[in-house]
Amino acid sequence: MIIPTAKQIKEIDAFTISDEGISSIDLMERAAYSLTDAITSQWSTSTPIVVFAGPGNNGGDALAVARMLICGGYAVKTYLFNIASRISADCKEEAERLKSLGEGHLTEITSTFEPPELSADTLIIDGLFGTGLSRPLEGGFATLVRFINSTGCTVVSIDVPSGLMCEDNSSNNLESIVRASLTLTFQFRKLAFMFDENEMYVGKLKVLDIQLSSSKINSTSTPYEYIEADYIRELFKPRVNSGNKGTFGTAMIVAGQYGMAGAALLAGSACLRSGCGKVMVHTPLLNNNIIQIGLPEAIIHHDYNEKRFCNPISSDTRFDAICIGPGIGTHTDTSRALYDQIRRTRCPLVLDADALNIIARNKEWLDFLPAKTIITPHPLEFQRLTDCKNDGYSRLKVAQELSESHELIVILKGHHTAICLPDGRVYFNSTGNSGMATAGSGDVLSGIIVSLLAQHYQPSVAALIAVFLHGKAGDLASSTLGEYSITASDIVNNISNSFRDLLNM
Ligand SMILES: NC(=O)C1=CN([C@@H]2O[C@H](COP(=O)(O)OP(=O)(O)OC[C@H]3O[C@@H](n4cnc5c(N)ncnc54)[C@H](OP(=O)(O)O)[C@@H]3O)[C@@H](O)[C@H]2O)[C@@H](O)CC1
Ligand SMILES: [K+]
Repeated sequence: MIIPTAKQIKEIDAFTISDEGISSIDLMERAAYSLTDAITSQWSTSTPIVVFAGPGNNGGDALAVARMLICGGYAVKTYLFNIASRISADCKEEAERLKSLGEGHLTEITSTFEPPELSADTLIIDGLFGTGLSRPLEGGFATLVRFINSTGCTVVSIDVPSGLMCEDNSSNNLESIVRASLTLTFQFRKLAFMFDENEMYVGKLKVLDIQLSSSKINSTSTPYEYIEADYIRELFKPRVNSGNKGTFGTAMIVAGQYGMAGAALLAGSACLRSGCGKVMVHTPLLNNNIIQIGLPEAIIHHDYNEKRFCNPISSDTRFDAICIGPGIGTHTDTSRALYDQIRRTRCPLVLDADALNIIARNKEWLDFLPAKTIITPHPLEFQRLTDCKNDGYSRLKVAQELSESHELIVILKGHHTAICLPDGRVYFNSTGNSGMATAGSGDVLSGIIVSLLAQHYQPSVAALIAVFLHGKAGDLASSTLGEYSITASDIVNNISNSFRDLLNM
């Protein structure tokens, strides 16, 4: 599903209204029904409800929900904030409809607001601002948001937590954003929901299908897409029954300085579990026994240095894709070897972990990375690499620029990992959980990617499939072990289930 901008959502909204020949208030009522449905399925009529409605259509939604809840037997107190005496036409109409239920349901605030005493079990419905927020909240609205956040009550935000911009929050006033327990958003995830730091505002997320025009959605052009199983499934090539191990390719993994052999084992075993024909692990001599024992299917390609990657692999060695980085350290000898290895690499390349830390110290190397190289930084590695600002939106913009200017595939790791492609498109992943933020998890991802590259998947496709499968394997691991207890090995152990789940095998 696409992730449109707030402006595009408005256009889709307007098109739906004219295409269906309905009025905007009818669409608002449709949206309010689905909100009410979601609320009543979770909270009973014994829950006291307080609704805060703003001056725009987000407020209109809130007023319609208040009316529907009252009609459903809930005790609801509603406050409409009409400070500038300028409320939208549909918000005004919804206020009239609510008032028509009788006295006392609606309090209109036109100047100062004395916050009510709220019991701990009150459910707050936040309909102050949605996609029409045009600047950070300040003054009375900022105070109101701080009040809402201080109550300790459960908060359901309509469409967007009030105060959160749909895209760029790099200059927002972060103290003036509602911290929702649940956000009920219409039709699309918003770009801001993809950034880890905004999880504390969004809370749990539920997307409500309000049947906006699918033809308009399909013709809306946006670089941002949220990818789910159906999309990924289409990217797979059938596996030929007559294939031999040569057909499925050889992956080379340069990993594990002495003391970090586990990184090589994890990347190597993930690679083996992901379909390539043969896995070679280039690793220092002292890792020999542990890797031979831990990964008997792999072929060891020795580095003649005992402890670290110092000798680039000769161009006579045959392999179809190479991954460099897990646990290799950042020693100057390794740095030199990495330089030579990148310079002589002619096959698809993945750079991860310490390879990225070395490049961060030699940023000019970015200019000679082969086209379509995949890099897999976590936020800190990306910051070291680019000196970008520390918020999700700024980071994404820099990643998109880097991807386009250097023809790289940038996998920005996070809860919703972003895969930035050189043509400007960005895909956000839908799988994964907090348990995967564990040592070695990234090595597993690199192993899956290089395995798919060795099978001759296009780098962009390999990146998309690998990120999805990796997250799914983590989700399957968590379904039996729980998020607290997952290790990277558990992710490897669930790669096969992840394939089977995705491909209905
Ligand atoms: N998408 C869909 O299909 C559907 C969308 N629907 C709903 O519509 C919502 C969008 O409605 P919307 O466009 O009226 O915007 P909304 O968020 O209510 O705010 C606008 C008001 O806020 C004001 N304002 C802005 N910033 C401010 C600030 N910092 N401080 C103070 N004021 C500020 C602004 O005034 P102004 O900027 O002119 O000063 C204006 O008065 C959307 O989120 C969803 O809930 C559904 O009803 C049906 C289907
Ligand atoms: K809201």
